[in-house]
Amino acid sequence: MAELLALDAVSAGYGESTVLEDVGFAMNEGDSLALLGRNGAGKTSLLLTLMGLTRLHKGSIRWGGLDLARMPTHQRARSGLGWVPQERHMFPSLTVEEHLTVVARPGPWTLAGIYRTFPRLHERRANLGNALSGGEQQMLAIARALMTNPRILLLDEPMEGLAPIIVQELVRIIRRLGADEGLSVIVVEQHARLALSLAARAIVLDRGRIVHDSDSASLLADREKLDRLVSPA
Ligand SMILES: Nc1ncnc2c1ncn2[C@@H]1O[C@H](COP(=O)(O)OP(=O)(O)OP(=O)(O)O)[C@@H](O)[C@H]1O
Repeated sequence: MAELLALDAVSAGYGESTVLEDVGFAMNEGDSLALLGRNGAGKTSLLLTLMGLTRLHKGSIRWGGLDLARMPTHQRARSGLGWVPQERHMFPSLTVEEHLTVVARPGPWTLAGIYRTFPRLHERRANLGNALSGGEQQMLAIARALMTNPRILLLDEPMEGLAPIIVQELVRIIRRLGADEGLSVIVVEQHARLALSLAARAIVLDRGRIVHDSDSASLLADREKLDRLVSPA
């Protein structure tokens, strides 16, 4: 499989302050990664760094063979980084279908495919963004990213605040995107066990540094280690 993304000795932060230190990992096409760590560990900042929304102090980020640091944010999205931010950013005056069609880019994901994957969005296709439940908004946020036909999906705490039944549905969908569709995914998640069930590989951040990098199954099997790495300090 071809290399998709490679971070090398990345230090980044906000202005002069450094939040990520010496972060390095690589992913191939089709790889899935769970990004774990306590509150404030730097998980969201890592996704923001990929999107060009932090200051890169040191290191390099290679994206499909290109130097990502040279790319402005809007170009990063167009080049295949499918970012689903924590805040979801729905437009109150657009319908579900309009949210999807305005961002559509050519590729395997079409409106019909999205509606097959998210039947609930098909039912709600004429509803306005502000008339959706939290779960429906999250589905729309993911679906909207898929409509850009990304090479990687960056999910920031997709399950946060959602009812268990919606979480179950999203888990099924995210697993399918990774395992069946072969889409590369990075998922940031507070609930470590849930995240480990979504991705083949796990990286744990602590105070901006990588403190663990392994396959998800072995971390899931080592309960003591997992608790030590991710439970509140
Ligand atoms: N816009 C910002 N300006 C300055 N510092 C920030 C900013 N956003 C985050 N930080 C700091 O960066 C550090 C990492 O935060 P980040 O949100 O990346 O962590 P996280 O692991 O995603 O945590 P959480 O699970 O709470 O979202 C924290 O110390 C936070 O206070």
